Amino acid sequence: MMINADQKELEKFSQLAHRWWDPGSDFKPLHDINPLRLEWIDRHCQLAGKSVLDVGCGGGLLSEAMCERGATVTGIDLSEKALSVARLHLLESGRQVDYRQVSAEELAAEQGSRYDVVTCMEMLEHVPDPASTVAACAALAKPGGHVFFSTINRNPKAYLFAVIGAEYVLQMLPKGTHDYARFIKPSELSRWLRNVGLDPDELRGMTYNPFTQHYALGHDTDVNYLLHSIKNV
Ligand SMILES: C[S@@+](CC[C@H](N)C(=O)[O-])C[C@H]1O[C@@H](n2cnc3c(N)ncnc32)[C@H](O)[C@@H]1O
Repeated sequence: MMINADQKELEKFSQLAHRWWDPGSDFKPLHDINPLRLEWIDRHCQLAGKSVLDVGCGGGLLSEAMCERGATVTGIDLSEKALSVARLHLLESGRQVDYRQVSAEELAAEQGSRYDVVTCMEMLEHVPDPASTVAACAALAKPGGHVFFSTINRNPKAYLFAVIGAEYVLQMLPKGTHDYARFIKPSELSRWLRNVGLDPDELRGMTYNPFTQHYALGHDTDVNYLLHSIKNV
């Protein structure tokens, strides 16, 4: 199977991985949004007791938070370094997450539909064929299961905020973190979802206020957004 991954993207994350759990590092935005997205996910699917797959889990910020809510979590990523950091952090936190280095497509071929919940956050904008990742996430969810995505919209405002603002002006992210051509419109993502039997349910925007340095969920989906969907029965 051809692996749907961009080695340069994986290398970028591997080089930074040792600082994944440092809230003052390049991963600060992920630390800051973690409580917001966790609440939103939990509200939709009640994590306690659920089997969850976290696709593109990185160092495990969301995987561990979902475990803390009582879910049985498997985290997958293709960055060996990110997974090593994720595994090491379990020693510190005492939580349990099963981390594996495998692509969503390979896991779907191996396991089929066995998860109550699949999360794929801030990952689609880093892969060459995001529709293929979406299809694999759909295949991995049980019928009636919940599938969550978050990514970045594609329009001039998103370019201004997510690339120029975050990488160059505020320097919240290293330059080159995001490639505008890989940003995804909510309409495109919704179409990919429907094509593989996922029903888009709730679309939420995530905004950052540089003055208060706070993130919030709301109606403005122009830059960052999250999409909840349910797999057809
Ligand atoms: C911005 S990080 C997001 C991490 C995590 N999902 C979160 O939101 O906290 C993107 C992650 O996607 C991973 N990634 C990129 N391409 C991938 C692929 N083809 N398969 C699996 N993971 C991938 C990277 O290694 C990195 O850990």
